Amino acid sequence: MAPLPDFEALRKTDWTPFDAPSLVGKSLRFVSGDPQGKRFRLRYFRDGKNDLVALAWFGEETEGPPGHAHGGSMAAVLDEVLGLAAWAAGHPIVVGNLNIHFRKLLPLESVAQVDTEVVSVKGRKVLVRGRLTDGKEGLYAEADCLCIRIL
Ligand SMILES: CCCCCCCCCCCC(=O)SCCNC(=O)CCNC(=O)[C@H](O)C(C)(C)COP(=O)(O)OP(=O)(O)OC[C@H]1O[C@@H](n2cnc3c(N)ncnc32)[C@H](O)[C@@H]1OP(=O)(O)O
Repeated sequence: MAPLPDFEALRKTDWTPFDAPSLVGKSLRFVSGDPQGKRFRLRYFRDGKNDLVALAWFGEETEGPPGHAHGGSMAAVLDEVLGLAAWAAGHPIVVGNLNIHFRKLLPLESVAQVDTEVVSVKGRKVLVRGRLTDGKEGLYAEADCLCIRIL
């Protein structure tokens, strides 16, 4: 088995830890619920602009194409992180539409970074944009997430 992710080494100096369960409860079990999971391991932060950012480790059980993450696993991560970004910005929502462009194969057992930005709020509709990268120039996927306020 490959080395486990060293999230602290990847964390940028201006990021502060973000406690998702304290905001939305403990229901987010599918993606981020198991810190020692064999599929996903996630850590949430706020970046220097106060936007939500996540470090997401894709374990070997997320495999789709040989040696690489299944598109559905990337979609699951983007669904949770971008939805949570809306909550973190003060909008209680569920995701209505998630549109993803897969740009590059994501190697298993690696940690990817998800950057988020709330780009518009129109009535109940909150549009969140996200990028799943290697933390540098490598872009694995980018997504627009239309969130709908439920409260
Ligand atoms: C709870 C704790 C969580 C705590 C967890 C928090 C972390 C979140 C992370 C997890 C994210 C998820 O996976 S959430 C789970 C996946 N999502 C779901 O299962 C959602 C299922 N869908 C629904 O429940 C519903 O369709 C809603 C709530 C999205 C919308 O229904 P509604 O409330 O009746 O609202 P409705 O009148 O239809 O729409 C309101 C406005 O939004 C637009 N709109 C609605 N849906 C869409 C759509 N898919 N695509 C485009 N536009 C849409 C409409 O055109 C309208 O625009 P206008 O006419 O006003 O212009």
